[in-house]
Amino acid sequence: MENEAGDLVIRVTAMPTDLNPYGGVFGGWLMSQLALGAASLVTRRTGHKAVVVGATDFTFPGAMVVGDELNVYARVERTGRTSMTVVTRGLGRARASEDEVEVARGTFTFVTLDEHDRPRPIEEAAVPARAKA
Ligand SMILES: CCCCCCCCCCCCCCCC(=O)SCCNC(=O)CCNC(=O)[C@H](O)C(C)(C)COP(=O)(O)OP(=O)(O)OC[C@H]1O[C@@H](n2cnc3c(N)ncnc32)[C@H](O)[C@@H]1OP(=O)(O)O
Repeated sequence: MENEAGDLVIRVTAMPTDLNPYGGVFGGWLMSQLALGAASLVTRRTGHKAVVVGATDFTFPGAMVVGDELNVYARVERTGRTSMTVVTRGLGRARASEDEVEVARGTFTFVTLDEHDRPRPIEEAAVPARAKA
């Protein structure tokens, strides 16, 4: 599924193990869900192992509670020689509602690796036209 925020890459329900000491949803869990979603998009686009080399611009404009559903969207913003930068957004949906609110945002840069775990050039076919550097 794709919208202006990109592809829907993860849909997951916040469980009691995903909470912070105050009882809300843990920001670290949100960050890791964004990262997993970005990683999934990069590997699907390139067909290769990809590791995260940079993560920036995290914001948490809204809160989630246990039982809410997190929907992570990811969009390729830039493609370099061996790296790909992905913008992610996390939208929370209360369990008994259709309304979504933005709860997290972050940008990740991944490097694709070859069989020796060295940076591997990204093939032209993997690059969406609007994301060329
Ligand atoms: C509270 C808890 C919350 C947790 C919330 C977060 C969770 C987040 C987990 C992620 C989960 C999903 C991801 C699963 C996969 C792993 O888990 S990956 C594990 C963690 N990452 C790693 O182990 C990577 C370790 N780094 C390395 O091995 C080396 O740096 C690399 C990636 C092989 C690159 O080597 P290098 O010698 O620096 O290569 P070099 O040719 O100089 O640069 C390669 C490219 O990287 C770019 N680059 C290098 N450094 C940077 C940088 N700092 N920024 C941007 N681009 C850079 C270069 O510009 C270049 O790009 P291109 O111009 O070729 O496009």
